[in-house]
Amino acid sequence: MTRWEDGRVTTENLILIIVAVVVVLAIAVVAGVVLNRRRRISLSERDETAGRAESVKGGGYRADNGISLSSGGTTTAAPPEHPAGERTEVEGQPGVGDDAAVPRDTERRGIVDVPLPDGGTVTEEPPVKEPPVEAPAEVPEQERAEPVPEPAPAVPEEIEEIEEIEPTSGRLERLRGRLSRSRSTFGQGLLGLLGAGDLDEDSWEEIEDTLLLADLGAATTTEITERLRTEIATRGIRTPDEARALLREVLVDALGPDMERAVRALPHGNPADGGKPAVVLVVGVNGTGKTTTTGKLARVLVADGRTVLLGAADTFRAAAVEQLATWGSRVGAEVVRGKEGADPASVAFEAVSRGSDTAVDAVLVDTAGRLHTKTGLMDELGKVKRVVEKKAQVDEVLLVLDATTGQNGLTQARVFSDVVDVTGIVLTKLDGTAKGGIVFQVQRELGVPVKLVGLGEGPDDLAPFEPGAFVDALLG
Ligand SMILES: Nc1nc2c(ncn2[C@@H]2O[C@H](COP(=O)(O)OP(=O)(O)OP(=O)(O)O)[C@@H](O)[C@H]2O)c(=O)[nH]1
Repeated sequence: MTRWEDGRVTTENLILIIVAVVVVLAIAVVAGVVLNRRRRISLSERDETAGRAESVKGGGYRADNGISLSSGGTTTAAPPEHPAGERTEVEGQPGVGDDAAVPRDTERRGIVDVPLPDGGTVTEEPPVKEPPVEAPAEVPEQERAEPVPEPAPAVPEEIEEIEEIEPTSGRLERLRGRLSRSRSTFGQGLLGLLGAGDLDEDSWEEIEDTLLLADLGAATTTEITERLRTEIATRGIRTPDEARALLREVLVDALGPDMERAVRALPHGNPADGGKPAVVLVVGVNGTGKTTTTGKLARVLVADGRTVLLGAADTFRAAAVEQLATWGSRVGAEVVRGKEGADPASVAFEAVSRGSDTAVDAVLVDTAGRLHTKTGLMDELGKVKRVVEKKAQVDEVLLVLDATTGQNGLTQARVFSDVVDVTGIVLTKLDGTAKGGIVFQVQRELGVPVKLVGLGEGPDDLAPFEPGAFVDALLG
């Protein structure tokens, strides 16, 4: 019971007041943390290991507009259904078994076919021996079915001084200016038209044209335009501010704000206690920014206190391997590499083996990106995945697409997604295009979320894709 004596607070009252203040403060802190979490690149782990990872690694990134990381396995959403039926611009585009479009870098690289050098072999089927095979070279002769070269030796790169890495939190906001080209043609164009009010048929046509020009594709354009028409009529939108709010809402909805965008790059259990590292394959046509993205992602992980091993399985160009080695040395990550022309599958396998042996948290494999023919790509990527899966589960297949290539990028996306189960898209060079709308189309076509966006050549110019922040950046 509380009492006041001589106008002074009794001990009981004092305690009650202190308890009340503590409760209010606790609520404020929890609310602050929750709000903050919504605005960062999120790194999370699968449910049963989440707590452990936090305590073991004490990572600095915790979701919230940061690059969200998760572990493969239980939290993995069902494999995306590729909504082929919804494809709108399929005419003249390749289907399964067709040749893919010749990539823009084909001539530069002059790659037509890549003969595998002689050397060791690795079996197609998982070895029957227990424990599982440790390296391709140890597979008995009679079990070998698919010829691959000598396993690539693990080459610890000379570790330079590890660079400071920019926090992933709030990167999309920090880099929003990089979307200025898309903003002026797409965002400002639409706002100008919608904000003017009294939209006649010509205005609606202009709106459609603006959306199409920004590479949203016919289906998304129609959907967005129709929704805008309906909502403007039913809600009685009158002012530019109302129009802007509506446009934001419609665009964000079209970007599937509920899609799972965490990058599955966290380990299965604690690698130090026998847990398996996460395995991320980075695929895409050469020149799209695969190697750069692999390096940038390694930085995100290292900044989060994770250990990373890089597999330089893009062996068709020595410079690409060197490039990855440089990224590795800058963050103190070991790099497993093969000789130029080595079998990418062998290098990938060795990288994953080495990563398991050294108990790293994640193995990021930069794969070869030939897209000369569909068959060649299938053979190569399929083999990389099969061989890696002898050793560990592939948690994430990130398809890197160059946003500046427009429809060509979409063609590539279709081919890759037919060949491997793409689990996430990285759209690079969004800083160099006015066609940021490609994000809408790529997601719609593939049914796979854009997880990351490349907004520059700088080492930390990789941001999580977050629909709300992206649309805000477009609308300025
Ligand atoms: N402006 C801009 N440039 C980028 C971005 N991502 C990558 N690049 C540049 O694109 C070029 C190709 O990137 P790479 O990482 O070498 O591409 P790749 O797909 O690995 O191709 P290869 O290394 O040739 O196998 C490089 O000059 C990168 O700096 C981005 O988000 N924005």
